[in-house]
Amino acid sequence: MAATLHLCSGYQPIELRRQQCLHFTAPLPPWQPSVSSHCLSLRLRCEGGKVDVLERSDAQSRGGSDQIPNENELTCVMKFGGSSVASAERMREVAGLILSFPDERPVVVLSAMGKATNKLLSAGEKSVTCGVSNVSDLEELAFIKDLHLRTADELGVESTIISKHLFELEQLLNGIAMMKEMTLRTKDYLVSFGECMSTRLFAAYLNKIGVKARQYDAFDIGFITTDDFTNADILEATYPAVAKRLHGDWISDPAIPIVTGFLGKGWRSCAVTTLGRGGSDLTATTIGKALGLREIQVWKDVDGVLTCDPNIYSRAAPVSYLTFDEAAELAYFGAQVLHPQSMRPAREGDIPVRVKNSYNPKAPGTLITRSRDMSEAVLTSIVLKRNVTMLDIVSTRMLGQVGFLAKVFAIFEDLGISVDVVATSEVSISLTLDPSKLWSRELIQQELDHVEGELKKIAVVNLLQHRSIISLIGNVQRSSLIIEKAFHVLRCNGVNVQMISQGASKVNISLIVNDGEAELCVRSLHAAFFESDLCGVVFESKSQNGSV
Ligand SMILES: Nc1ncnc2c1ncn2[C@@H]1O[C@H](COP(=O)(O)OP(=O)(O)O)[C@@H](O)[C@H]1O
Ligand SMILES: N[C@@H](CC(=O)OP(=O)(O)O)C(=O)O
Repeated sequence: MAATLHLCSGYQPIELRRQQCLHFTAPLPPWQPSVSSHCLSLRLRCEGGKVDVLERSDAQSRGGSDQIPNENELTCVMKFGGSSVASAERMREVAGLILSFPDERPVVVLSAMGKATNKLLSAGEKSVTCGVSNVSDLEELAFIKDLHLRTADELGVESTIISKHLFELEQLLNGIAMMKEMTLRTKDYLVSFGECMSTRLFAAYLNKIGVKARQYDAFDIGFITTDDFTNADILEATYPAVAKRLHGDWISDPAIPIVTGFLGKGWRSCAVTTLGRGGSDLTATTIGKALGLREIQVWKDVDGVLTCDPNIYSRAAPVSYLTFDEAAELAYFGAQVLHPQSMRPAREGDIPVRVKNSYNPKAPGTLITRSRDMSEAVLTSIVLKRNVTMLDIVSTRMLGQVGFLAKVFAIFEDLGISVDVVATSEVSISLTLDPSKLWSRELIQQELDHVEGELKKIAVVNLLQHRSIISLIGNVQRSSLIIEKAFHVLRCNGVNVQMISQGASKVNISLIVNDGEAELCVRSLHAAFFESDLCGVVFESKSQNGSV
């Protein structure tokens, strides 16, 4: 009697006959995350509709004594951000860097060159109003053309590999000018030209220097997403599809895969989507999990994740180790260095992420893993999220009102607005709204008025704009010490904290302050926690920031 094996989404059910030997060449991680095998052989006996495993062998498993190294497998992901591939010279250096790891067989993920994404967006915005006849004169279009054609020339590769894209880009801008509008869907298609061209140039260059490489557009190899243009989520079906394609091609004809970061394909619309700004990090971790690779490397222009944003405070220093939870919290609360969702696939696949500096490869960088030694850890990093809206909501019915919190959150759910930080008492709630979710929806003021209107039906509402969240990422087992020190520093600087939340997170304490005093707070906190004695630096706040 035969039996049917149902695996997971992405795999066809398998009909089993008696004593059949099964040989999977598809990767396992999506449905067996603890094993990074690429190839599993099972000898199964099928009797009376019941299936027994007689024999099992893994071609490659991660860690432990059962490891059977496979010389031919892909080993890691190497993702290079826009700053790492900003010019022909940088691309040459990145190629050299990849080749300096002869034991690695990487999947390479690239972002658009330098500031190409910003230029494309700006070209689109100008096209809405400039009129069709002026599109070809747009300075941003000239910049994009010049950057990519010059790079092709300097790398010594045929410019014909990108000429179709440059032609289509101009056509698209003409279309936007004609329609006098740019939808979110159009925006995603527009920015996709950046990654499509950088990867083509880089793959061509590797091939030119005798390193076999193959270019892939993520939307063609199984990156299936929601249809939330400009901020799409990756769907589960992506993992088996991407693994099948990359692994299959690698086995049949090995060539370094060069994949576009940031891009996907909407599952309903079949149109190009993007994963939110900085989304190439997420592309990298998704590939890492899909293929069950040994490591995911994200190469940036800083020596790893730093103790705070170096643009706010130049004495920021690299953090050697982080857990996935710390890194996720850090990214979610605004550290530009990592995409907010990028830790999820790495954590699910338990694949270490290394943040490295492509301008300074010798620097050790930051290693992000499931756990780390926290015995000495107090504060790890300080993160700032600006321009946050805060709401104070007080129940009109006062004490003992059953279901007040539920009603408040139902309003946010109905309006599709996500909440960041929350502090509650029985009759009141203070919360902050995620600015990125609001910004991407453009109707910001009308939406806020609507939220206020709905909440006023059940509560007294005070809407406070221009606030910042300062997140103290660290060992919350030492929360008393962190809070004591932080409040001492802030009091020394005359800053009044408007809300504090330790929340369910075990790694983050959030403080809400005015936007105008936030940078001062970060610098003072950094000085106190990472540099000198308590309150060692009290910045001259009052004269510089009228808000204090
Ligand atoms: N805590 C932080 N650690 C490191 N970099 C940070 C941090 N906060 C902000 N940054 C900024 O993030 C930048 C790196 O992120 P990003 O520009 O997205 O890199 P890439 O484009 O190379 O992927 C750094 O140049 C730095 O200015
Ligand atoms: N090019 C996209 C995607 C990306 O991830 O870029 P970067 O790796 O340079 O942050 C952006 O600018 O958002």
